[in-house]
Amino acid sequence: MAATISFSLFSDPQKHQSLCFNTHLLKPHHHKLLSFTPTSSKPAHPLLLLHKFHHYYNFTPPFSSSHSSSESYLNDPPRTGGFLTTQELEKLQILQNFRYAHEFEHGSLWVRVMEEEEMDVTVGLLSESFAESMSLPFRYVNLLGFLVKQYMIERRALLPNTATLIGFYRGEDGEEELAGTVEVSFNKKGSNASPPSPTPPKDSPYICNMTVKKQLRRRGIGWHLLQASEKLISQMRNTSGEVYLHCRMIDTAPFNMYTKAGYSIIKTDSILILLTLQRRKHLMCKKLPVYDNPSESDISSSEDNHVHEFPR
Ligand SMILES: CC(=O)SCCNC(=O)CCNC(=O)[C@H](O)C(C)(C)COP(=O)(O)OP(=O)(O)OC[C@H]1O[C@@H](n2cnc3c(N)ncnc32)[C@H](O)[C@@H]1OP(=O)(O)O
Repeated sequence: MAATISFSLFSDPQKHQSLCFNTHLLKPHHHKLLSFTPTSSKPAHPLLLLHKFHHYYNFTPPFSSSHSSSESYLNDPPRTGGFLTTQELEKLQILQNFRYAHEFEHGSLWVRVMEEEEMDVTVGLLSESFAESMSLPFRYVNLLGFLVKQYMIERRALLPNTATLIGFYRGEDGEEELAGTVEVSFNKKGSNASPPSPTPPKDSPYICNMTVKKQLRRRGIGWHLLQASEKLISQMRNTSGEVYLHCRMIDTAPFNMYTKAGYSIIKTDSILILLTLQRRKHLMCKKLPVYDNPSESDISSSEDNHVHEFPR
C-alpha cells in the first residue's frame, strides 16, 4: 500500500522513497479509510481514488484572524534543500509583504500568502473542494486531507518559487473566515515535475488549486483571488509575461471566470484522455504585463486599495 500511494501522489518522482516513509505516519484511522468500501455496489478502490486525486487539479494538485509572526519566512525560511540566494531572499520578502484587499458592498476580502500554521485549515478547505469536484462522499475528506497535506508540505518547501495564497472574508455580521485559496508557481523551480496535460511551459507562472468556500461563492471572491494571483506574479518580476492554468471542460464556473479575465484556450486534451479516467482539460493562458519595478504592478483599482487593518 505504501509503495503504491507514493507512485501516484507526488509531483517529483525522486521523492518516491520519502513518501514511502511518510506513509508509515498513517494513523490507524487512515488505514481504515484506505481500505474503506463505500455503500455503493462498486467499491471505490483506494488506488482509483488516488488516481483521480492525482489528476484532479494539479496533483500534479484556509484561517484564523489571530496569529502568527510576520517575520516567519525570513527568520525561519522553509527548507529548500540548499542555501537561499540573495535573489530568493528578496523574493521571500516580496511574498511576506504581499497584500491584496477588496471592499465589496457586502463585505471585505484580504488576500496574503499562507503561513505554516494555517496549513491545516487550508488543507480542510481544499479537501472539501476536491471531494465535491470528484463527487466523492464526504467521508473521504479525511483521507483527502492526509494526501493534500503531504502535497502542501512538499510545495511549501519550494518557497519562494511557489506560494499558496489564502483569502479572508468579513461579511456584514463582522465575522472573519477563510474564504478561499489558490496556488501560484512562478518559475521552473516551482513547477511540478509531472504536470497534468496539456503540458504548460515549465518556466512560466502557473495558477492552480483555486477554490472558494461553497457558502461564499458568487460574491466576487474567486475573481479577486485571481486578480491577487496575477498581481503577485507581476511583483515577483518573472521574465515570462505569460501565466498558464488548467480548467476542466465540465467546470463552467471557473471557465467563465478565466475567459472573462482574459485567458484563452491554448490546447485541449484529446478525447483519448478519457481512457485514463481523467476529465478533459483546457490549458489556458493570459499575457501579463512585465514591470521593471515591482511597485508598478500595484495596479488594483482604487477600490481594491481600501486597505485597512490586515488580519494576521
Ligand atoms: C486553475 C484552477 O484552479 S481550476 C479549479 C477552479 N476551482 C473549482 O472549480 C473549485 C470549485 N469552484 C469554486 O471554488 C468557485 O466556483 C470558483 C473559484 C471557480 C469561482 O469562485 P466565486 O467566488 O464563486 O466566483 P466569482 O463570484 O468571483 O465569479 C467570477 C466569475 O466567474 C464566473 N462564475 C462564477 N460562478 C459561476 C457559476 N456558478 N456559473 C457560471 N459562471 C460562474 C462568472 O463569470 C463570474 O463573473 P460574474 O459574477 O460577473 O458573472
